[in-house]
Amino acid sequence: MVVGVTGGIGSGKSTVTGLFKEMDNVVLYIADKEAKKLMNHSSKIRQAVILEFGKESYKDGILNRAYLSECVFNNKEKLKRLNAIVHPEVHDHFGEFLKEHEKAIIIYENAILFEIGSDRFCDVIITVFTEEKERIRRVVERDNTTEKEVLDRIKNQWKDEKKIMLSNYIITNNFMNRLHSQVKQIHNILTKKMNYI
Ligand SMILES: CC(C)(COP(=O)(O)OP(=O)(O)OC[C@H]1O[C@@H](n2cnc3c(N)ncnc32)[C@H](O)[C@@H]1O)[C@@H](O)C(=O)NCCC(=O)NCCS
Ligand SMILES: Nc1ncnc2c1ncn2[C@@H]1O[C@H](COP(=O)(O)OP(=O)(O)OP(=O)(O)O)[C@@H](O)[C@H]1O
Repeated sequence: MVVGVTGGIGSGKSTVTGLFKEMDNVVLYIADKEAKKLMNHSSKIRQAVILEFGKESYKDGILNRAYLSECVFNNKEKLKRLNAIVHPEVHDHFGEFLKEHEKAIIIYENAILFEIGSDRFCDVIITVFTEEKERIRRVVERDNTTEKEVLDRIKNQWKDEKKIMLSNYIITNNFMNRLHSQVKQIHNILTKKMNYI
């Protein structure tokens, strides 16, 4: 069973996913992390990225994230092109992962699940919700970045209302101490659903 976990930047997806990880029959697929690995190790992606964005895209052989962020998050057309290079490869990679974990609850964390059509892989979708102002505050603190940089990413993501309308479960992440019970409750339901698959 594929359970998509999505939500805007800084909403708490990784925190929620971390709680699921401790629960029975759960495996994780973190799309962001796998995308980065592929961008560093797939020669097909590397060549396409360099062709599109130049040699500066890699520094000492490693993906130059700061440079690429600068290129894409203020230019929708360029972001579209980067997405078109990276996402088909991530989707293929995820397809292989699925085959290996057919009997598990697969927690599939993806910040832009709906935006790139990855919701089509999911049996169930959870949106993690936190007010935008609080998300900005948390990310600025976590990444030692600026409000503008966070807003540049938010501009390229769907509004929460739209994601919520298309989700099966909403986790509200105002308080850390209220997260575990919400995650546990959903895990119990998913475990029951698994018995019917
Ligand atoms: C441009 C890159 C190199 C910047 O790396 P950086 O470490 O600064 O950011 P990171 O990847 O950790 O993303 C931080 C947050 O930005 C947002 N974000 C990332 N990629 C995108 C995107 N394509 N569209 C909208 N928001 C995005 C997400 O909320 C994410 O959690 C990187 O974001 C990237 O390669 N993106 C393309 C791959 C991708 O879409 N990954 C996300 C899901 S698979
Ligand atoms: N309820 C909470 N109260 C306070 N801080 C929180 C709460 N939940 C998460 N955080 C913190 O907020 C930051 C963002 O959380 P997290 O990394 O889980 O979000 P994310 O949605 O995975 O972010 P991104 O989209 O950037 O990958 C982290 O530093 C995390 O420790």
